[in-house]
Formats: sequence, structure tokens, C-alpha cells
Amino acid sequence: MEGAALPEHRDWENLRKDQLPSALLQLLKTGFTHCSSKVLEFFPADQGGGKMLLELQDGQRIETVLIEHAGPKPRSTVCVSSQIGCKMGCSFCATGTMGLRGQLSAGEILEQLFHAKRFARSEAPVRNVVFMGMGEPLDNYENVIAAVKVMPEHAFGLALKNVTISTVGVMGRIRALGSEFPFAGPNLALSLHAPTQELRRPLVPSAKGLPLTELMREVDDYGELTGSKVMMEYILIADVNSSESCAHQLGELLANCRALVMLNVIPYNPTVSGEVNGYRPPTDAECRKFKFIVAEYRRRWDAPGNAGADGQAGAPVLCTVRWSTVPGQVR
Ligand SMILES: C[S@@+](CC[C@H](N)C(=O)[O-])C[C@H]1O[C@@H](n2cnc3c(N)ncnc32)[C@H](O)[C@@H]1O
Ligand code: SF4
Repeated sequence: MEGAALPEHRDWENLRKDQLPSALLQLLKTGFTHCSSKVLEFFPADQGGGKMLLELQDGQRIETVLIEHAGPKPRSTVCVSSQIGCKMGCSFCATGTMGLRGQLSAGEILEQLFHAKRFARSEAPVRNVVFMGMGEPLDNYENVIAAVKVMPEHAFGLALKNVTISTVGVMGRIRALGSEFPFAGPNLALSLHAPTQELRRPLVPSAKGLPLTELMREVDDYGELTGSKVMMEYILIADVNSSESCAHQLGELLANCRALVMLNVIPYNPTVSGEVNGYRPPTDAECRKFKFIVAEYRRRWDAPGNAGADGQAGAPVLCTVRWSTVPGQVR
């Protein structure tokens, strides 16, 4: 199919500032097949999918990962970047060591889907998008929201329930996201990683500007605004946040959420961040024990006739634990 040529560089810059996404929609309607970014290299993964190294028009580079899921109905997930680098500085994350080098425009976020679609096998079409590549999506709020709003349209054809925004939290923006999509919006994943502010601060330095109590209030408000579940992500790092007492504190914290939450425990993956701060992944036994303790809190709240966190008998299920061993799926 012959595509419409992109405007000259100067015009494209203007588009990025104030005309997206309506201008982008126009381009899509006319058969937009040219991208401002290009794939420099594709590293295929053994199990299907792979990692793309992209170059933006200003020469900066980002990564996009295509993950193929096997099964009776194979499908693919695209793990997109929202920024070049990240300023949040999480102590276990490779991107955090880069600092923030630039924001991606809505168009550059969407282009990652175009590229990924080209590499996805036709037997495993792209169905899901996760904002789990480089960057903090809520620190590039407007461009991310503009891109997400286009995803169900035209060539993308993605259901918003299959789009997940992962965040460490930025003051006021989880609540704003809830107001933006009160019904049938994208999923929210909160990178929690610690059950107390004291422990979270060194792992997620940006927590200084958003204390845990306030963060959890935003999550509760998000739950109320959207009626959606929130996925809590917890990277388990041996001897850092993996103790039994951490598991109990986490169980308490989640059981006291008003929002419905699921917990995704992810063993720390040194291959994606390199050896940093002497961090080690936990053993399988440590993972199982941690999960078992947190799950006990779920059972406690699940028991019929039990008082919930708000003291009301028969409160709904407050915490569902989903066990995951998918390091490498994320960066
Ligand atoms: C790279 S971040 C991007 C999205 C957003 N900034 C966030 O932190 O949620 C996506 C996920 O990758 C996880 N991650 C980063 N470094 C990791 C590592 N070394 N091992 C396992 N997961 C890691 C993060 O904790 C987060 O849950
Ligand atoms: S984990 Fe997310 S927020 Fe933290 S440094 Fe990495 S990309 Fe940024």
C-alpha cells in the first residue's frame, strides 16, 4: 500500500507540539505508513518476539520489546518506551542510571506499535501493549494519554482493556488517569516494590515527592473512579525487601486498600539491569514463602463473615495474589 509522505521535518516538529493526536488521526486515515523513527536492529528471542533498537529522528535511541505468548491462541504484547531514559532513578533499574534525556511524542510512542506489528508473526498478532519499556509514563502524561486514546482507532485496533500503564507514581497523576478514563480505560500497574515509605525511598527515590500513604490514597481514588483492579508490582530482591516481616507488612498494606488489587511478585532480574548495588535475585523457596505469607492476608479477608479493612462484615475480596515468574518480560 502506498502511504502518505510525512510532512517536512519542520512541520512534523510543529505537529508534535500542538496538533496531535488529531493530525495523526488524519495521517492514519490517509494510510500512514512512514515513520519518523527506524529500527536499527532486531534481536529475536528464542521463544518468539524479540527486542528492537529504534533510532528517533533526532538520533536518540530507545528499546521496544515484542513478547510472544504461546498457547491455543498465540498473541503478542508490545512493551513500549514512553521516555528516553528516566529521571526517577530506581536503584534496581538500568534506565534509572541514564537520567532523563527526552520525552517521546505521542507519535513516537505509536510508531513503536507500527514497528512491532511488522516483526510479529501473523499467527501471534499484537493484542496487548504495556508501558514497561524505558521511562516513567506518568512523567510524560500528555503524550502517553494522547497515544493511548488513539490505540483503539484505525490500524491499531487495540482494546483499551489490553493496554497497561505501569508507574511508580507521580503526584496527582494516578488520580488524573482515573478521571481521564472513568469507564473502560487502560489498566494500571503500580510499581510498589516495598511495603513502607522507609524501605521504598532508597529503592524508588522519587517516592520522596509522593509518600506511600498519599500514593495508596491515589490508588484508592483510582479504584473508586474506575471500578478497575490495580496490579501491584513487587520486585523481590534478596535481603532487601524479601524478609518475612516485609511480606506481613505488604499483606497488611494491600488488605487495607479500598481498591481491588492484584499482586505480581517479580524476582529481581540482574540480566536486565546489570549487577547493581550487590542486588541478588531471591531463591525460588524465598519467592514461594513471601507469596505464601501475603496470600494468607488474602484468605483472611476472603473468609465469609470476616470484617474488612473498613470494619464492615463481609467486605469484598481485597487482595488477590497472582504469582509471576516472568523476569525478562519487563526491562
Ligand atoms: C522499566 S519500568 C517502566 C515503567 C515505569 N517506569 C515503572 O517503573 O513502572 C517497568 C517495570 O520494569 C521493572 N524493572 C526494572 N528493572 C528491573 C529488574 N532489574 N528486574 C526486574 N524488573 C525490573 C520495574 O520495576 C517496572 O515494574
Ligand atoms: S523502574 Fe521505571 S520509574 Fe524506575 S527508573 Fe526504571 S523506568 Fe524509571
